Amino acid sequence: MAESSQSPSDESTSTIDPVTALANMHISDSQNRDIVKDEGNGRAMEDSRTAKEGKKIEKFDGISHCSPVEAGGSLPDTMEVRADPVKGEGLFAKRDISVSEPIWALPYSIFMALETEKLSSTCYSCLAVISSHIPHIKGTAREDMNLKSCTGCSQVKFCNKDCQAKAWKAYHKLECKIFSLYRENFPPMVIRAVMRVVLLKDKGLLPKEHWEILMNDLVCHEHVWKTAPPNNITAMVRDIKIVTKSKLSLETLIKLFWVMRTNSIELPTSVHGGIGTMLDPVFAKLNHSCVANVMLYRPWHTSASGWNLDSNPSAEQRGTFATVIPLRDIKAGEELTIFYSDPTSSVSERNLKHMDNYYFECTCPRCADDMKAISEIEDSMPIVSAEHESWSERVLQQLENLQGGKEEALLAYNKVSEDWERNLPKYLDYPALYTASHFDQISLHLAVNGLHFGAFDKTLINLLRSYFLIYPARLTGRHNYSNIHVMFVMLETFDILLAINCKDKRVDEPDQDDIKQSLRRLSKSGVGKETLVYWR
Ligand SMILES: C[S@@+](CC[C@H](N)C(=O)[O-])C[C@H]1O[C@@H](n2cnc3c(N)ncnc32)[C@H](O)[C@@H]1O
Repeated sequence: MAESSQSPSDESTSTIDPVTALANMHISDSQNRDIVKDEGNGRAMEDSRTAKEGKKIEKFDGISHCSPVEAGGSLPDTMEVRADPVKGEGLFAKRDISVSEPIWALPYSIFMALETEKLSSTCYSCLAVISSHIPHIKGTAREDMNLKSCTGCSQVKFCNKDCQAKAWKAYHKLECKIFSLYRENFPPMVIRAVMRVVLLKDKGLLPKEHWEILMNDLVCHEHVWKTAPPNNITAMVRDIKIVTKSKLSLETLIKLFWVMRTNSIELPTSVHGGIGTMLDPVFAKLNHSCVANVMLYRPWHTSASGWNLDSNPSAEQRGTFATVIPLRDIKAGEELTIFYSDPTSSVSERNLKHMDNYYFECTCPRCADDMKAISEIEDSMPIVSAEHESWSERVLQQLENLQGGKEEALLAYNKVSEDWERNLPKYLDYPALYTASHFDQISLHLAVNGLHFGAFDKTLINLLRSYFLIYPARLTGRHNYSNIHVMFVMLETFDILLAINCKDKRVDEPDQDDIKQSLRRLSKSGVGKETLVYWR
C-alpha cells in the first residue's frame, strides 16, 4: 500500500454545459478537488475550483447517460416468494408467462464491483466498455471513447464528468481515498463490493431496510464457514475493517462477505460476458436449475447498458440495468430459476461450482441424465481424426485471414462457410470433434463475420449449432465453447432478425436489406418468424 499521488491538471479549451456544471457542484460540495484526468493524453479535466473561476472546461453532450443507483428493485407482480424444504426461498410465477414477455427490469445496483482487469476498460459509473473482445460486432463497445482516470485514486475510470459526478455522489466519494492507498494488490471485486456496503452503512447512507435484508433475509451458509473459516478470507475482511475504519464488528463484516458471495450474480454485459459482480436482494431469491427458465439479459441497444450511447433512450430505459427474460413459456405456479453455472459446461464442472460457491448439489433431471450419460459414453469417445484435424485447421486459417474489401471478404467468407456446411455432416456423430478440435473458434468466427457482413441467418445458424449440438453431458473434461456469450450473441441476432429493439438505433443500424435477405434465406430453410420468436 502506498500514499496517494495526485495527477496534475491542466486546461482544456471547450465550453461547459449545464450537466457538467451541475456535476461539478456535487463534487465541490463533497470534496472540492479535481478527480478526473484524460487517460489518452495525460491531460487532466479541470476541477470544480477551475469551473467556479469561470475558465472553460471540457464539453460533454447534455444527455444523462447514467442511471440512478439503487439498493435493489422490488418484486414484480407476476411472481411471489415461496419456500422449498431443500432450496429455501425461491420465486414462483403467479400467472402464465409467455416466452416473448420480458418479465422484470432490474435497476443499476449500488451493491456491485467491477473485476479488477475490467477497471481500465469500463466506465465505473454507467459501465460502458471501450474495447470489445469480439471483433466486428458494431456497437458492442465505445471504441471511440476515451475513459478518464479518477485522479484521486487512479484506480477507476469514467466516460465523462456526468458519470464521474454521479458515481462520486452515490459511492465513490467514500472509496476514493481508500482506493488511492493501493499501488498493487488492489482488493478483488467481492472485497470491494463488501467495502462499499460497509462504507455506506457506516456513513448512514444505507437505508435501514436494505441493511436488514442483507443481514437477515439472505442465505449465507453460516454453519459452513463458521465451522471452518478460511484464513485468507478472514484476513482480507480484516483489511476491510482497517482501511474503512469501520465501527462494525469483524464477525458482521465476515458475514457480509458470505452474503455477498452467496447472493451476487455476474454483472452482465451483452457479448462481453461478466465484467464484475452485483447483488440485487430480490433477484437473489432466484434458485438455480441446469434447465433454468429465466435469464438476466443486458440488451445492447439501451444507453443505460453502456452501449450505443447516442440512441437517446427514455428515462425508463436509462433506469434499467438489465432485463430478466423467460427462456421458454412458464406456467403459473412454476418456479423461476436461473443458471448459477455455465449451462454449457459438463455436469462435473457445474457441480463443482454449485458446491464450492453455493453449498448445494443440484438434483435437477438434467444433472441425473448427464451423470448417466457420462458413465455410458466416457469410454467410447472417438479420437479426432487426422483428416478432420487438417480440414478444420485449414478452415480456421482461412477465416482468420479473410482479406480484401467488403465484397471480396464476403465472397471468401461464403466460400469457407460453404466448405464448413458441406463437410461438417460427416462428423456430426462424433461430438468430441466439436470440442477437441477447432470447432469453437470456427463457429465464433463464422458467427462474428456473419454479423459483420449482415449475413444474420448464417450467424444465427452457427450460434445455434454451437449451442445445441454440443451436448455437455458428453464432455467430461475440456469444453472450449463453454461460454454464455454465445447465448447473448444469439439473442442479439434474434433481435436484429426480428427487428426488435432496432428502432432507437442510429449509429449501427443494420442494413434493412441484409435483414430481409437473411429472413428470406431462413424461411426457405423452413424457419419463419414464429420459430424465431419461440427460440428467442
Ligand atoms: C442466491 S440464494 C437463492 C435464494 C435462497 N434459496 C434463499 O432462501 O434466499 C442461493 C442459495 O439457495 C440454495 N439453492 C439455490 N438453488 C438450489 C438448488 N437447485 N438446489 C438446492 N439449493 C439451492 C443454496 O443454498 C444456495 O446457496
